[in-house]
Order: sequence, then structure tokens, then C-alpha cells
Amino acid sequence: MRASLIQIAVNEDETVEARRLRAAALVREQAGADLVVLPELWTTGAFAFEAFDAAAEPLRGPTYEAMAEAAGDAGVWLHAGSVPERGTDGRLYNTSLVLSPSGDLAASYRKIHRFGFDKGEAVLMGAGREPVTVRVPDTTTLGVATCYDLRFPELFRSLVDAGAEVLVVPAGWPERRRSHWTLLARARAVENQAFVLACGTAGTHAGVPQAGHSIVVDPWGEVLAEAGAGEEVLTVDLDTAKVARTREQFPALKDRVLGLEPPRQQREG
Ligand SMILES: NC(=O)CCC(=O)C(=O)O
Repeated sequence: MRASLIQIAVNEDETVEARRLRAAALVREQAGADLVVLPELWTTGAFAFEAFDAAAEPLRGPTYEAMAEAAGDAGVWLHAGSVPERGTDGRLYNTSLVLSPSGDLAASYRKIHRFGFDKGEAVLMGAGREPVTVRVPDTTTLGVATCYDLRFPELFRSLVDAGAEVLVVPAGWPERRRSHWTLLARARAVENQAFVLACGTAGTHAGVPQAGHSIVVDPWGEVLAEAGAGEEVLTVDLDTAKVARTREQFPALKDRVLGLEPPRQQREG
């Protein structure tokens, strides 16, 4: 499977509409890839909280339309990153879109773990409740997660339990915590014996410099490719059969012990 991660720059001197056109052109340039990935909330920037409301769109809104056309022209599966979705309940959600080469909406995923503690996304957006996998015919099963989700291993385990072999993580991760990004991407790959494709943004928006450094990790935890800090397309050929080989040769996933008792508190002294 050839995967291309588009680490697009999100800067405030570019309008949402201009960036959408640029992203569509970048997707078209990836013809020949099997899977193309864009980052989290790349229309506004993940930290541009004040922009979410004005840029919010329905699931099949302008970003879906533009990306469906681009995926169709390129003949690729497209994880179009996430958009600020205005749900039919009127709430905002951080929603990822996965499109087939014919432009159909193959899957959507509302980010489960919202970032910001008691500020920003955590208060402005609703939380998703459902982990999502999507089958890419003739190749593999993708498990999807978004940015801050990377810190919650139980979500990834549920994706693996549902058959995921390639974990796709669009993000808008800040430079300030870049060491966590790399470490967590590798940890999720090793513990789940799966590929991790983690696609971040470049540039600076809302005063938050972005880490870039999109990364592709194999099921053994080896880094197959890593981007720099600027706008870049990272293209990697994945030997997807390596997932089954790794799980067979080092069957740690089979040694899981489920349904543990609650921790017993030892009496001190
Ligand atoms: N957009 C995000 O989810 C940011 C996550 C983040 O900055 C962190 O986990 O650290």
C-alpha cells in the first residue's frame, strides 16, 4: 500500500477557501498512491478556536465536496483529515472523513477525546462516542483516531480488536509537545503491532507553532519515514502483510489478560 501524508501548512494569511483549493490540488498530485491522508482541522487550524463556528460545515459540506472530487480525480482512498462539523443537533464536532476513490463517504469519525481541558475544543465541540474502522478493499483495515486521541491507548486497542492493521491519526500537534507526538506514535504502533500513519500540520496559527514531523511507524515500532517541520508530502510504501507476520512471530497480543480484578490496595507498614 502506497500512502501519502500531506502535511499542509496552516497559516492565517491564507483563507479557508484558498487552503481548500490548495489541499485539493495536493491530493490530485498523489495519483498513484493507494491512500492519501490530510491532518486535523486543516481548514481553520486545530487551535483557531474562534474560527470554528464560522467555518463549521455539514458532513457533506464544501470540504467533503472538494475532497470527493479530488479523490475521484486522483483515484485514491482519501482520509481527508477532520473538519469542524455542524451536526444536525446544532453542535460542533471534530469530524474526520474517509472517502473512497469514487468520492463516496466511506466513513466519518467524531473525535472522542477533545483537547483543551476546560477551554477551546473541549468546550466548543461535542465528543464522539464511537470508534471507527474502515475497510480499504484488497488492502487493509484502517482504524481512525484524531490527534489528542493518541494519548488514550484503550481507543487504539478497541480499533485493533475490530481488525485494524493501519492506524491513521490526523493531527494539529503543537511544536511544544513534539517529543510526546513521536513517542506516542511509536508506542501505539508497538503495543498494537500495527502501522501508524500520523499526519500533522505545519505553519503557525492562533500563535501556536505546529510540530509538523508527520510520521509513519511500522508494526515493530520502526520509523519508516518522518517529515520535517515545514509543508511536505511524505510518501511511503507499506508492506501491509507485515502486520500479520509481526503478530504471528511475536504474539504478544495473544497474551492479553482481560477482565482483571480492580487493583488490591496493600496495607502499609
Ligand atoms: N488538537 C489536539 O488534539 C492537540 C493535542 C495536543 O496538543 C496534545 O495532546 O498535546
